[in-house]
Amino acid sequence: MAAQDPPARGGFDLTRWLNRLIARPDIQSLAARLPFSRGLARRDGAEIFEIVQGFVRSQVLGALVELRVLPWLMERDAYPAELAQGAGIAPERMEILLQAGAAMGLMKRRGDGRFRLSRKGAALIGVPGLEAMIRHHHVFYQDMADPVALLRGEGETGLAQFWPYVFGAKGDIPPEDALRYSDLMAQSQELVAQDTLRMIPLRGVSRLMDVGGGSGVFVSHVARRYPRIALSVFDLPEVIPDARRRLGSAGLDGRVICCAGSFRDGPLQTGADAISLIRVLYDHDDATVGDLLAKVHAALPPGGRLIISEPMSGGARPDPICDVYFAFYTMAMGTGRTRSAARIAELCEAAGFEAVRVAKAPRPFVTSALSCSKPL
Ligand SMILES: CC(C)=CCC/C(C)=C/CC/C(C)=C/C=C/C(C)=C/C=C/C=C(C)/C=C/C=C(C)/C=C/C=C(C)/C=C/CC(C)(C)O
Ligand SMILES: C[S@@+](CC[C@H](N)C(=O)[O-])C[C@H]1O[C@@H](n2cnc3c(N)ncnc32)[C@H](O)[C@@H]1O
Repeated sequence: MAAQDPPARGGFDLTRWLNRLIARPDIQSLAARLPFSRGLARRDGAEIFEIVQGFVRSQVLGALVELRVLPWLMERDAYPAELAQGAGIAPERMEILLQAGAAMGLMKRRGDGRFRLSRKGAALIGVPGLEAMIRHHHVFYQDMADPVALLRGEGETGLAQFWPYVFGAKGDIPPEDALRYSDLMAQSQELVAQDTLRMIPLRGVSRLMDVGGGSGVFVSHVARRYPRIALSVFDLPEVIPDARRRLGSAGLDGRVICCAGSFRDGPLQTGADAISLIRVLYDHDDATVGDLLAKVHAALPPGGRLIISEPMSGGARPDPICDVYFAFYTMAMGTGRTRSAARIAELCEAAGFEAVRVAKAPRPFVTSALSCSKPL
């Protein structure tokens, strides 16, 4: 069933009139010829095609990552035939893949037919966790193969099963899988921690508790930057052993207290004058988020601070990445939701917080952040 035709509306609306004109093929072909409109028409056309081919681009990227083409080109320039041999792919097809990679700006085609890694290709290799993220996209993109079924909430999604740990599943996940999820989360936390601490300085904080702190990557960053802040991580009992292991190998076991528990099951420990929720809220529905914020409020002293960091919707100004990728990612996870800073602020205020300050995010696709405080 498609969406129903809208009922006819009376009255003149200039934008609607223009849109009807632009949607006519004869007007489009005229616009493509006239000097004052052809630049715009071409740009719009190319941008529409970018949207149309998005899935193909990400699959090409998937092949480049799977075949480890970028690390190879980091070592030396190569002819398609050299790369084809080890990959079990015919040289002419490898050339098609490399040509596409060059068209996407990840490598350059040299005059002699060899390919060389570009600046963007080199940067991609260096982004912590990005290759692992790209590899796990086959699960997400399988869910996106029938986007209407996803929107209708029909059937179980792959992502809901991929991240059961996130939702507090107990006992039924092999430890090696749990470690793989924690690893993916920990690697991708590196940039999140950098940007969060750049946006929200922790001046004046004496004890920070990172709730849903995973493997402790965020508190490790805080520990390095703020040697005086006392730290603790609170997460599910299945996650805390990995946090202990990682913090131990970073030499931080004496510095960070690890607390196992569930924020669904009881109150949060008191004692911290600041609590952070990094990429926690967007995994959950409004009811769970409301409960959690109320518990955070109860655990903080008057004047205590709450710091929230995660990719956020642009709200009134839709964000080209967060309102597409993260909005559908969290939808495919099942209970999740990509909220705008305004909506998160509303939920914080409903839980009793005030003085919400939304920071300007340098890279909204990495994270956005806000802080607020419990009234004195
Ligand atoms: C010598 C110097 C200093 C400079 C000279 C040369 C120069 C100008 C170089 C510039 C090149 C350069 C260094 C570029 C750097 C580029 C960077 C840092 C790019 C970063 C890109 C980050 C990306 C694409 C991040 C993607 C993140 C994704 C896809 C995260 C997904 C997270 C998910 C799905 C989380 C899921 C968790 C759950 C379960 C929902 O909670
Ligand atoms: C998306 S991960 C974020 C981890 C970390 N903050 C980061 O950004 O890398 C969400 C975290 O919330 C934790 N979590 C989920 N439900 C929880 C609960 N009921 N109580 C405590 N932690 C929970 C998960 O185990 C996971 O570590």
